[in-house]
Amino acid sequence: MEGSVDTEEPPLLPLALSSFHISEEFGFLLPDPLVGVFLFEGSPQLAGQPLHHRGLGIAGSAPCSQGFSWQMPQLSPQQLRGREELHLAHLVLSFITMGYVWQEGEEANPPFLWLQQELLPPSYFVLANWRRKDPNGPLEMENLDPIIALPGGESLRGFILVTLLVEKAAVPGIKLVPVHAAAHDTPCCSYYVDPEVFYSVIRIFLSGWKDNPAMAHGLIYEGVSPEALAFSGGSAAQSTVLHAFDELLGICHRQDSEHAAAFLHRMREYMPPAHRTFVEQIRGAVSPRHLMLSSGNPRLRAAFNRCVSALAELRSYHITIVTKYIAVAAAKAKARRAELSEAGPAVRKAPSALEDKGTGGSHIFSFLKSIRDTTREGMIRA
Ligand code: HEM
Repeated sequence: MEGSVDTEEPPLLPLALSSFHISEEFGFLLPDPLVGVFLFEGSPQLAGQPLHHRGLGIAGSAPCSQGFSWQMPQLSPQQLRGREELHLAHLVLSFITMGYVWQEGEEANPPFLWLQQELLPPSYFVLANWRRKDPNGPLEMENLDPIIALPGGESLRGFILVTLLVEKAAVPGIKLVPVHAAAHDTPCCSYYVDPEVFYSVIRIFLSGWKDNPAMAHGLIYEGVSPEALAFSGGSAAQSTVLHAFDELLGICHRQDSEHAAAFLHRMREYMPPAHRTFVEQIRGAVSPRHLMLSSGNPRLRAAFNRCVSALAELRSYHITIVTKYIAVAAAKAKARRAELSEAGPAVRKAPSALEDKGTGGSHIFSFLKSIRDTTREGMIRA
């Protein structure tokens, strides 16, 4: 894909992956993310300690408000060298922010946060949050760990790593090589993520402060803006992979009552900028759909339709996962709440503001079904 194509026709997507910070081997994942760096040299309390002692476990153990984040200095990206350090800094600050905001559950509403003066690049929750236990071992579940975690224990680990392995499995697709063999080996959330832990813990920490009734006014970032800012939470809708596949296959999502197309488009703002540019360039390139339509070749059409159908199936499968992890889990949580409230008012209220919404803030099922259906409509009839 990276080499030039010797032909009279305009080449199909002559995009050099490396110029979009995409790896031939790891796709959109950051190959070999940094695990530790002295980000906090300006702070006597934090400097000189391994990174994970400087706040990375904050939300898992003691509330941030009793420790680390109150001592946070203003950090400057000028101290950082290169993309890897910037990604790691962003990862650490994002986790600190999420931990700090949601540590008391969705009823917490902190008035302010200390953050660096500039807004940092988009979330690397998965892309830059992995390391091999054995540096020479394979990129497999057993040999991987997230660099940073929030509450959720093994389920959070499973959620991050399954998403990571899906990203990795999609690499042949980005290079326009058949993707099936890899996809079959990809682990599934059901084995690694407990629905109750996902629903009542992980989901809350991944939530943002846009379209979230628990923080309807957003968050004031001191030193950045006097106005409250609203950002969506972490969602795989921000993963570049499916956006790239949609553009490759010429799938146009509808601007329906759920504003599905607009929501997905907005999620692109949270991609690393080079990856977002990649998706935009695919859109502007000669698409396989266009080539297929102009060729009129039935075998090409069948191959194209198999790709579209596989993408629609993947989206249907994802809906069944979301049903299990949100709809069914929500019903169970509601029943439990009813039982507990009979036990008395002292019982802590389980999180409920995002019951029918995803962490990205979408109205889940109508949104997911809309994009699954438009994907199906992308099939080309004879
Ligand atoms: C416990 C497992 C999961 C749950 C509960 C879940 C939930 C959701 C929800 C609620 C949305 C709607 C957008 C939002 O508001 O956030 C969404 C979108 C999305 N999710 Fe997941 N998800 C899970 C796992 C995954 C995994 C492993 C992937 C693979 C990388 C993935 C890929 C996507 C994509 C690409 C979208 C955007 C919609 C699309 O293009 O089809 N999800 N997910």
